[in-house]
Amino acid sequence: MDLIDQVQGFNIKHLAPFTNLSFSLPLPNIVGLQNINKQRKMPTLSDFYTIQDASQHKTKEDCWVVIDGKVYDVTQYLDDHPGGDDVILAATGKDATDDFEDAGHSKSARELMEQYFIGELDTSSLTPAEKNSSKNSIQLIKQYWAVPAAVVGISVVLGFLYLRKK
Ligand code: HEM
Repeated sequence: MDLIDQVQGFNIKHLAPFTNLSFSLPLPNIVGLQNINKQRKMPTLSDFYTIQDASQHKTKEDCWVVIDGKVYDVTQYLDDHPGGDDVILAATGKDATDDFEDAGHSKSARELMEQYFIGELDTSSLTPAEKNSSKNSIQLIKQYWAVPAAVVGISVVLGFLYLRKK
């Protein structure tokens, strides 16, 4: 019996030596004690997993993916994934950031994935090359978004000038 149980219910059997009675008297929940009970099971800090830990979970019955430094348990989502379970299973046991980004996931997909978040990736388990690979792809997108934008802009201007000449 722990503290919460002791406060929430008074068991009259503790008086048995004096009364010969033994039954429980439930007391009302005092100032949300049940909530405290639930909260204390929640971790206050993120759990950390190495890439090796994540690699232990690569089956349809137990499937974790590592995306952008975060670990997700997507077992319950596999059957609902619009891209199919096979693509997710193929992205297990490694940093799946690039695969995830290459699929061009929407904002709603990114919001949805948060409910499968179970912890952070312990980056000390990665080799320097692995540490850089996902950062590089994000940095590349951030740095070079202007190139396709410029090509489209110049094409529009040239097209406009061409049409005006005609
Ligand atoms: C928590 C993890 C994931 C969630 C919540 C998720 C969610 C989604 C959602 C909602 C879509 C529909 C399109 C959209 O809204 O963007 C989608 C499409 C897709 N996903 Fe994921 N996804 C996850 C992980 C992955 C991973 C690891 C891969 C690996 C390659 C992947 C590959 C794809 C592909 C290829 C599609 C395109 C399907 C199509 O358009 O035919 N997803 N995903």
